[in-house]
Amino acid sequence: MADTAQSQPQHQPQPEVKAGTEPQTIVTAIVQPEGPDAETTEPIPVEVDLNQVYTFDELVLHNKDGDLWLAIDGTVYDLTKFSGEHPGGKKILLGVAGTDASKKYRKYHGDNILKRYAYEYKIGTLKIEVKEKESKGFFSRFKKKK
Ligand code: HEM
Repeated sequence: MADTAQSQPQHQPQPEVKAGTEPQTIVTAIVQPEGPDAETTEPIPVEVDLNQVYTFDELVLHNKDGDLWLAIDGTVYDLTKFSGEHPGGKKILLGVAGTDASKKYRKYHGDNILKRYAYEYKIGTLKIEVKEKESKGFFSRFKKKK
């Protein structure tokens, strides 16, 4: 008799995810290479641990040659290795090490630079810390000034 066991989809063992936990690594972007190889090269999936959130206090600690982080538009980059290869020089990066360098970054680059070069240096996101203003109460604005 012919073998009736058709090729059933095989169930591969799945990585175990415990209830209440999320996989830590998330694909956040697909980078399409540019330049002469653009048409022949496959897009590169970029995996970044978005669950890794750094506070500003943590960022500030990485402010020197050999330990150089900075944030651009809410993303934290570890540029320790890249600083020596940065076309704009290491010195200028050291000047903004450990800070939110978004404004200065935009002064010198377009968006495409981040897509092309920076994905491999992403290490997480910057925690947005909103400093609450001292609350004066809603009705205080209607009070007559004496
Ligand atoms: C993830 C962070 C950064 C990456 C990946 C990056 C990458 C680059 C690249 C690829 C260039 C060459 C640009 C070109 O050929 O058109 C460049 C130039 C430059 N970058 Fe950056 N950069 C970063 C951050 C910064 C920051 C924070 C500053 C300033 C505080 C800065 C200042 C400059 C300057 C002054 C130049 C030279 C611009 C020129 O020659 O006209 N960069 N950078």
